[in-house]
Amino acid sequence: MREGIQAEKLAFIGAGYVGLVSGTCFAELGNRVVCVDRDADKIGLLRDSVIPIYEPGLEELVRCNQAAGRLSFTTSIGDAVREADIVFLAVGTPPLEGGDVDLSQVRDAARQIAENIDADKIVVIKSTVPVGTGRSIERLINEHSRSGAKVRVVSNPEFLREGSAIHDTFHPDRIVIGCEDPEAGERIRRLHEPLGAETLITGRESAELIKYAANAFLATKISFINEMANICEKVGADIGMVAKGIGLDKRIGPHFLQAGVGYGGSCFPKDTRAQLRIAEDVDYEFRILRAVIEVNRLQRLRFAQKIERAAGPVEGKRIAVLGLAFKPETDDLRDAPSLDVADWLIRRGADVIGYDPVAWARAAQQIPELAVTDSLEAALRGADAVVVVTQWESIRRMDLDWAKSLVARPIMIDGRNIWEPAEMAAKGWTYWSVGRPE
Ligand SMILES: NC(=O)C1=CN([C@@H]2O[C@H](COP(=O)(O)OP(=O)(O)OC[C@H]3O[C@@H](n4cnc5c(N)ncnc54)[C@H](O)[C@@H]3O)[C@@H](O)[C@H]2O)C=CC1
Ligand SMILES: O=C(O)[C@H]1O[C@H](OP(=O)(O)OP(=O)(O)OC[C@H]2O[C@@H](n3ccc(=O)[nH]c3=O)[C@H](O)[C@@H]2O)[C@H](O)[C@@H](O)[C@@H]1O
Repeated sequence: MREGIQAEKLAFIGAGYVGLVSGTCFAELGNRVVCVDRDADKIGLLRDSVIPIYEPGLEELVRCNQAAGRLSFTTSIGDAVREADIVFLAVGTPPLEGGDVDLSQVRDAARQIAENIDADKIVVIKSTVPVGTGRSIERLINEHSRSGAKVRVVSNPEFLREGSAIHDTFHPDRIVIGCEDPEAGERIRRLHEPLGAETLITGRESAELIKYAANAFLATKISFINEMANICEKVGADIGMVAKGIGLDKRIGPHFLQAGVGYGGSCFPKDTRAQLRIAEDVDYEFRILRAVIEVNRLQRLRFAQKIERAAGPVEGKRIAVLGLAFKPETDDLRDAPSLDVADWLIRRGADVIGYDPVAWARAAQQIPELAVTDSLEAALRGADAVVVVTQWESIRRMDLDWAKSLVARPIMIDGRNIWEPAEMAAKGWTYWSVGRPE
C-alpha cells in the first residue's frame, strides 16, 4: 500500500485479462477501483471472488481487495464512469479477417462513456490500439458527450505477460504515457509512482506505436532464433549454445531467444499482423515483420512434420500432445501452437490425446476430435509418440523412467528443448528436439 500519495477513483472498462489484473493491482496500491464488464456472467463470478481466467495469485489479490472495499465489480458502465475520476479502457481489440484491428469494443465503450460522463475526466487507453485511435476516441467522446463534460485521452499501453501478470504489473520495466495534455499525463504518472518504474512520457502516437513495436521486436527475436535453430539442425550445432553465446552480448540480451514451435497467444500473432497493416496503410512494406510472421507459421508446420520423421507415418498411431495452452501458467488457447499441431496430426489420421493441467477442457471445445485429459499418466499410456508443445512444470518434472514404462514406444519430439539429448538417449528414449544435432 502506498503512503503519502492521494488515492484515485478508477474505473476499468473490460474485466478481461488486462482490466482485471491491472484494476486489481491498482486497488492493491490503495486506489478505489471498479471493474465493469458487459458480460454479466463474468461479473457474477467476480463478485463471488471466482476468477474466470487462470492467473497465479490473482484470486487471492481480488479477494483481499474486495474485502477491504477497494475493489468492486459491476455491469453498469454508467455508475462506474460517473463515480470515477479516471476511466481505463481495457476492452478487447481482436483481429479482423486480413489483419485489421476490430475496434468495435473500444468505440462502443467510448460511446457509453460519452452518454454517461457528468464531469470532465481522463480516459486512459490500455487496450492495444492502432496509431491515431487515442485522437479519434477523444474526438468521439467529446463530440457525443451528453452533458457537455469533456475528456482528455491518454495512451498507456500494457506490457504484462499472461502467467506472470501480477509480477509484471508490480515490477514493470517501464511505464509509457502518451498524452497531448501535460496535466493529464502528470496525473497518470503520479498514479504509477508507487511502482518506482522508469516512466516515459511521450506523444500519444508514439505511445501507441511503442506497444506494437515492442511486440513486433520480441516476435522477431523468436522467429530469428527459430531460423537459427533450423540451420543448427543442418550443420550439427546446438541452438541452446548459440542462443547463450549471443545472449551474453549485452546489446543482444538473453531473453526471448528460446527456440521451439514458434510463438502463439492472444497478442504476438494478432499484433504483428496489425502492425503489418498499420504499415500498409501508410504505403510502407514492413519486410522484416512479414518474414517474422511467415517463419512462425512455417515453424509450426516444420515441427509437425518432424513428428513423422521421428515416429513414421502417424495414421492410426496414438500420439500424446503434452501442453495445450499457448504457454505455461495460463489457460489461454488463443492461437496456441498445440492446436495447429493437434489438427495436423488428426487430419493425417492419428489418434491424438492432449494433456494440459489447466486448459484441457477448453481445448476439447476448440477441436472436438481431440481427446483431452488433465492426467499425464492417461495421456502417456500406450502412446506411440510423445510430443511436447508447452513446457508446464508438471511436464518438465516428469519422471522419464516412469513415462517410458507407460508408453508403447519411447519416442519423444520436444518442441521446447526441455531435456538434454544425451540424457534422453541414456534413458532409452528416441529424442528429437529443436535446433540440436539430429
Ligand atoms: N491478454 C494479455 O496478456 C494482454 C492484452 N493486451 C491488450 O489489452 C486488451 C484487452 O485484452 P484482454 O484483457 O486479453 O481481452 P479480453 O477479451 O480477455 O477482455 C476484454 C473484456 O472487455 C469486455 N468488454 C468489451 N466491450 C465492453 C464494453 N463496452 N463494456 C464493458 N465491457 C466490455 C469483454 O466482455 C471482455 O470481458 C487488448 O487490446 C489486448 O491486445 C495488452 C497486453 C497484455
Ligand atoms: O501484448 C501482449 O499481450 C503481451 O504479449 C506478450 O506476452 P504473452 O503473450 O503473455 O507471453 P510471452 O511470454 O511473451 O510468450 C508469447 C509466445 O512466445 C513464445 N516464446 C516466448 C519466448 C521465447 O524465447 N520463445 C518463445 O517461443 C511463448 O511460448 C508464447 O507462445 C509480451 O511478452 C507482453 O509484454 C505483452 O504485454
